[in-house]
Amino acid sequence: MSAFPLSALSSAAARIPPYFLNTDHRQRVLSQLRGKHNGLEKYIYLNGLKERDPNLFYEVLLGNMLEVIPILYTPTVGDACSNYSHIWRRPEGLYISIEQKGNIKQVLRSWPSGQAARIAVVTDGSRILGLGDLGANGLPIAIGKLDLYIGGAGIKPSTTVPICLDLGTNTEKYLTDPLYLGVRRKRPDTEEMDAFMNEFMEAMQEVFPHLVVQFEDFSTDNAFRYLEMFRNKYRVFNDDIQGTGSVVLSGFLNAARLASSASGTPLADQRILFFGAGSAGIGVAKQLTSFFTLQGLSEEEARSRIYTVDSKGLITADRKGLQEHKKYFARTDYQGPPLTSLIDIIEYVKPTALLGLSTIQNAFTEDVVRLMARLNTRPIIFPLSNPVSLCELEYQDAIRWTNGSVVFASGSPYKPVEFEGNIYEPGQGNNMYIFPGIGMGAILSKSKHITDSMVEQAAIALAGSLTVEETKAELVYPRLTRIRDISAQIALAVIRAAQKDNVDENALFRNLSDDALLEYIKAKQWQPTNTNSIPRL
Ligand SMILES: NC(=O)C1=CN([C@@H]2O[C@H](COP(=O)(O)OP(=O)(O)OC[C@H]3O[C@@H](n4cnc5c(N)ncnc54)[C@H](O)[C@@H]3O)[C@@H](O)[C@H]2O)C=CC1
Ligand SMILES: CC(=O)C(=O)O
Ligand SMILES: [Mg+2]
Repeated sequence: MSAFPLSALSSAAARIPPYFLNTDHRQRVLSQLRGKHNGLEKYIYLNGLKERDPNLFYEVLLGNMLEVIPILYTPTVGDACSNYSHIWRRPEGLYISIEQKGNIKQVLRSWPSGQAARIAVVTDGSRILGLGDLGANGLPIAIGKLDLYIGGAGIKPSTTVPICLDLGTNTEKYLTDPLYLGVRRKRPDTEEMDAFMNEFMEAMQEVFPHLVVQFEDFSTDNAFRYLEMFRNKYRVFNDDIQGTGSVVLSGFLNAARLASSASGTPLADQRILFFGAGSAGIGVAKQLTSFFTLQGLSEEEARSRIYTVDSKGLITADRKGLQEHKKYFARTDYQGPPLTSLIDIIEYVKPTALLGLSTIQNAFTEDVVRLMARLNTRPIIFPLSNPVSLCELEYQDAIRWTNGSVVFASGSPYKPVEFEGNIYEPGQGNNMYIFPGIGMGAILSKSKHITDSMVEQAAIALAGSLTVEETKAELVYPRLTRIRDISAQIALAVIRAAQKDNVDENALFRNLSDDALLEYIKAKQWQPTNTNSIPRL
């Protein structure tokens, strides 16, 4: 190998070591990344790389998804958010503060992409993963989700808009932290927040007319509230309610198929116990119910398959002061004293599936897991809370306590586990499999809204995307390395659903066959191209 001809470079390049440009820069990035032994340090390094050399950053992301996604996204993004005020280096997203009310349009206009913007992830930082109210520290979750749009669906980076609404925080330690980045005030009441959100959404529509808006990590009541307020007015969806509903329906369909081939229990006879009844738990329960009705069950029959549990135990209709979003699934058929222990609830419900969206680490104890295994030949257990430090059950415990019979998916990633000579591979039931495809389908079809059927078809497409090898390996989700291909398949299903619902505004696609449309979608996927003559690591 000869040295790179220096004559081809600018004079500044003379300071570049002679063989540097002949070496593999992606390998160098990985080596520097692996040299850091702390997740947050890795995050800071990658974040800096994105600023210095975005193409190299995305090349590394695309070529090393299994290693890089857990740093940019859950679990490490949780640490990045918690510490954001202290690790902040440079502007990398749009902040809109409650103090700017009345001038939101002007703030949005300061973002460079304007008419070219296609997808925004918007958080108000009030419920970041399971970590609670992080206020203005929530921006990295929007950035991480958008990196998955770019890496996972091939959305062009310059068309993405990460937004953190800085509405104050009720977390005292941030308000007294001198380095805290946000406004020093408590969160607004509903009236003040509604006025802010109405102005914000109207301004978004005007400044970014082609934008799909993804609401992310709003606290429970506001998550439901703003989805209902805006879903028929703008092109908006809530990732925690709808994206999670869709991804868990998908994994559940594959899990129920596996469980049913062992036990013979048909899909319609599944009993699903939700541990955690917030925006994600109820979002998933609604998605499953809606799917069951498509399978021929009446709404009442479908609803009867669902049991929900919150911090006070099994949710029953006779409980006083029940929050609005918990009422639909509250049981009317249980008359005894309140059931508060998970073991007692499982003994009563005899669930075929146990889903955790509670933020309670290790809530699925050995007793709970062994009981599920006693009740089911193949118990379906999905501990879905993020980040990994809040997960209800570790994968190796799940395998050990069920002698390998568990059908498992967690919200954050776990590594494969060896048990009694066999290797077991976990699923990752995370909305990251779904939102890139939903967003891409909505962008390309120019859909006016994001309908229930678009979300449901996304789930069915994901469930059907397993390869023969993945099915044989008993996976419930496809391998993450295939996410671009999978996102294209999901986008196709989303576009077709938009057409059926007559919300699409790209008439061109109606005349294309599925094969031709899939090819078009894939051709639209952005690829990093190296433009820097000297890589900047
Ligand atoms: N895997 C995925 O794709 C997703 C995972 N999540 C995760 O789900 C978790 C919950 O998110 P949200 O529903 O939005 O939060 P949330 O705050 O709306 O809901 C939490 C629920 O857990 C219940 N809970 C709290 N302590 C409990 C206890 N000791 N026993 C039983 N239930 C208890 C609460 O009553 C509430 O119903 C978070 O960790 C989040 O990261 C959320 C969205 C997507
Ligand atoms: C994955 C996700 O959206 C959450 O944990 O909130
Ligand atoms: Mg979320």
